[in-house]
Amino acid sequence: MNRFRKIPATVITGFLGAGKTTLVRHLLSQADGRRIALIVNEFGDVGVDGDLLSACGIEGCREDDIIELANGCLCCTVADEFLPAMERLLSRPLPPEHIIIETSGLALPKPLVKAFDWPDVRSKVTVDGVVVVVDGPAMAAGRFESTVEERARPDHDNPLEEVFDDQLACADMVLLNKADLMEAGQIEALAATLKGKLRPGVKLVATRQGDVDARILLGLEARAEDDLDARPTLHDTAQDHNHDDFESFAVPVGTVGDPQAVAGRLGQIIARHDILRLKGFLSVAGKDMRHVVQAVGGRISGYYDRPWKPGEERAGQLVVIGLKGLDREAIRSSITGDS
Ligand SMILES: Nc1nc2c(ncn2[C@@H]2O[C@H](COP(=O)(O)OP(=O)(O)OP(=O)(O)O)[C@@H](O)[C@H]2O)c(=O)[nH]1
Repeated sequence: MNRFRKIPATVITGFLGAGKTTLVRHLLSQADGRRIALIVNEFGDVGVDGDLLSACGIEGCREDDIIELANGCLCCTVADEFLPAMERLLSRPLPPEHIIIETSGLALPKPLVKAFDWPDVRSKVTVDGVVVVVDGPAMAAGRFESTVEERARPDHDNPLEEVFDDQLACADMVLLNKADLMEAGQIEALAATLKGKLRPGVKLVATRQGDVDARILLGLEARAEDDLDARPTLHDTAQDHNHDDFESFAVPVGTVGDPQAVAGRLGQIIARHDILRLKGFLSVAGKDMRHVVQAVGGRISGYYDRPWKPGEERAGQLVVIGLKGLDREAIRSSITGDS
């Protein structure tokens, strides 16, 4: 590699559960020997995505190359967490050839891209592109839109809509994901609405499981740090960004007998409490494999991802994310079956 060439960095953002980690996994599977480092950020204080990625078993995806920044939102912890992580990566004897940053679903990309303007970073790294993953079915269900009645209220403020629109305003490429769950006409209609929210020239493609060619997605050459002014958003700095609208907590879960039964129960709990995202791991009686639980709104899936490691505590744990005001006790006791 030319040592005078800046290292490209790709920021992958998109609302909770849109498919960011799935996309990252897909990109890593196409790394072709390229040294790709990953910075993964989560809103909750328990890192699930980094753990899932390090267990992905993809050749060339080394645990060392994954830096997990849990407990907060990258856009709000730029100086304390993100820049030191970047410095660690850049000072390696063999620095990465590409850096992928997966933000939390609630992060605003613009304050993060601004961090690439810091002299130490700017001289070595460029933002190749900001990629926004959109959860097509959630958008079709109106998840990111206020109703007419809501808009009519003077104090109207819809945190989901604001995060969604700010992410799109900063995009260089948008993936309209979960195309497998939508009709062709629906995809066209959503694409038309999305185009109205994007800067001219931004690429938009419909995807399933983030199935996009890494040569395109990791080669946008946008130099986003140079044209931040062309990306006007509602919240330009992390200080403007009110994470108080959302909350997250983790629920420890004892060994379960039947993960399907747990999933059925979770479906009811998610609907009752309007939980936006729930994910984590379960220990299942009589199984040596760890069981992953993924829920985005009411859509729940589960699978065994890897054997429990020798000496690893077989501890089940689920992370719950929703709008502020979740009834933590009720959710906790319904999940653990204490109610
Ligand atoms: N049907 C379908 N499911 C998908 C697709 N992409 C992702 N998923 C599923 O959606 C769920 C969430 O995917 P993730 O990749 O973890 O989403 P994320 O954006 O990283 O989630 P957070 O980091 O928690 O915000 C998982 O169960 C995925 O398997 C898709 O194209 N189609």
